[in-house]
Amino acid sequence: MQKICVEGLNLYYDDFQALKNITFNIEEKKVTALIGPSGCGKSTFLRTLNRMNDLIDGVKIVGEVKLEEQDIYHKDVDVVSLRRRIGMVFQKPNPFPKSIYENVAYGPKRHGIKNKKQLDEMVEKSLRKAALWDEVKDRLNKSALGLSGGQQQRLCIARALAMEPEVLLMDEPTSALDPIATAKIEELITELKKEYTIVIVTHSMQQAARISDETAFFLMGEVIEVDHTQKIFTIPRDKRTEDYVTGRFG
Ligand SMILES: Nc1ncnc2c1ncn2[C@@H]1O[C@H](COP(=O)(O)OP(=O)(O)OP(=O)(O)O)[C@@H](O)[C@H]1O
Repeated sequence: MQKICVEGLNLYYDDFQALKNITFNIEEKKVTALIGPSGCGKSTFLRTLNRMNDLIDGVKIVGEVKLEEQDIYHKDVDVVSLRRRIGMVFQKPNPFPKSIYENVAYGPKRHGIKNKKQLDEMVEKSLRKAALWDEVKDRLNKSALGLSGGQQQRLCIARALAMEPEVLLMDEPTSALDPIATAKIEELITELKKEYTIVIVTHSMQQAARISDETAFFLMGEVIEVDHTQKIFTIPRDKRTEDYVTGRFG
């Protein structure tokens, strides 16, 4: 099943074309990795999927992104509810300078949930899903900034999950973390894909190979090849993909 269909997508930062005629589908409840050398447009592409680029001056987008048949760039689309359906986790963990509890409860509260019991339940459920509950259940009212980097990143994942999204976009979520914290997040991603569609930008080909089902290789704003991860890493169709995954460039 396809969750997101991208067709003929072009993106310009003023006169610079950062994405060139991108067409591919993102499968539901799978992990799709976006790989490619620095500056090839991976983050830009990721941000087009929940309209984060709308916030940047001078951006022009041509083409289509459909979330289950709905064109997300249609003028009637409510961007706030779109971002609720398609959540995002960033490279550097960015918890609010508030308590652990408040970080997770923040989104649901903003969406009008006031009932304490309901909020408590949402916070626990989201922290459990983010594999953080056991580590923080006795310190929910302590500052999130006191957590380790890896815990902070899982808290940011819990914060995204509290919005009950369908899709999670992750922009190099482990690049600021040590190998143990990275392994925990990778394990978590593998668990989360049972319920969510995940798109992840990664600089680590080992990571893409370990956790993703599908991989898209980007080069200078184009998608050169997209296929099952195993195929991309063993028998890619394009010479440029092969050169990249075997470390001959990039
Ligand atoms: N806000 C912006 N304004 C102008 N140009 C931008 C902006 N953001 C990105 N770019 C340019 O668009 C191109 C793609 O950038 P993007 O960050 O999407 O690449 P990337 O593949 O994610 O890179 P990296 O792996 O280094 O994070 C680059 O040439 C970059 O300089």
